[in-house]
Amino acid sequence: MRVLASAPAKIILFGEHSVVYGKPAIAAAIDLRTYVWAEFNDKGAIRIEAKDIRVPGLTVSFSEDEIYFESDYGKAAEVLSYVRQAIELVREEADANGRGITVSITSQIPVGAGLGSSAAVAVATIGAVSRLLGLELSNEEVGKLGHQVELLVQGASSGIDPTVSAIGGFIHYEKGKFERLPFMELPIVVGYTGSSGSTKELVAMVRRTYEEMPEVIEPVLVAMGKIVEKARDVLLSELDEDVRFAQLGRLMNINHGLLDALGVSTKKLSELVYAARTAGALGAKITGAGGGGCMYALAPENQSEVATAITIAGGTPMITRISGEGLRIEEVLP
Ligand SMILES: Nc1ncnc2c1ncn2[C@@H]1O[C@H](COP(=O)(O)OP(=O)(O)O)[C@@H](O)[C@H]1O
Ligand SMILES: C[C@@](O)(CCOP(=O)(O)O)CC(=O)O
Ligand SMILES: [Mg+2]
Repeated sequence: MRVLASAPAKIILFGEHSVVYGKPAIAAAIDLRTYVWAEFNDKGAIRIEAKDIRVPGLTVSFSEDEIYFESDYGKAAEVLSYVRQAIELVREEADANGRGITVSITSQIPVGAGLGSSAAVAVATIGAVSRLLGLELSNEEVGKLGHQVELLVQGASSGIDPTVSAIGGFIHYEKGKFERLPFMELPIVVGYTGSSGSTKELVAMVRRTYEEMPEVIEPVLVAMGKIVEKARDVLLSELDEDVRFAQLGRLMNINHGLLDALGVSTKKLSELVYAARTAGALGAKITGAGGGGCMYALAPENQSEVATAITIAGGTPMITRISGEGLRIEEVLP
């Protein structure tokens, strides 16, 4: 039997980092996906073929306490830790420890770019392997297991990324609970710096600053939470669209300033943010963990001018659409 599952990337519209401290955040799935094939093998090992992660041609097998690398890249085990944890967790759920499973991954999502590649690969792997092992999990349950994978690998995770990747659409998220917001097309442009940041490291860096000076950082996190609540009110309001977009844009700019204050922006990210604003975007901010990766801009009138400004500033614009669909089982072959 072979199973193919896929799961989407996301953008965090408001509230990254502060969401790790129990504040709310708003995120949406987007139309870039990770695809995972799962099948049994008779070696009793976990075998992972990561076809297009930027460690080329990497294949690694784990069996008991032995690891077989079929390429000699030292960071391989670390890079594949989300996939390995996802498979181990599902095997445990299904009481199938020791069962040999091979997964093969292809992905459209840039890695370490703030678009939730870690959550998408975890969710798609859990989806494919759980179906292979005959577990009946709802997408919401898959999202919860995806959260556990992120916790195990990163040490800290709010769970917003695996939740939105599993269930799709547009959500308000707080402390493990989500509320679906009405689906809406937002006129956004994503700008990719071309460099990456590790969520694990950035979350740990913010934690160190928080522990060093909680009296300074806590009010920043509280303000970020207020931005999210205000943004939710604006999104759900009956105000004219142009008024709503203008308010959302201002909130994005404030949120960006606070993320910069936490130290997760980079020169390049801020250059793309300012280039987009100068070209007429109503607002622009980092999306995801930062340290490289992506920003996004709200540009109802001038998406193409903003995309050009991002290119001139040295970034890569990506026109993406919000995706209603979360985890999908694409194919089940005998
Ligand atoms: N296609 C993939 N195959 C295997 N692992 C992947 C894949 N895409 C992402 N990952 C895992 O996710 C990690 C990046 O996650 P993270 O630092 O949270 O950034 P982001 O989620 O913003 O892309 C990678 O280092 C790797 O471990
Ligand atoms: C920084 C954070 O808020 C979002 C991280 O998203 P990403 O891995 O950069 O796509 C962490 C989390 O919510 O667990
Ligand atoms: Mg991630």
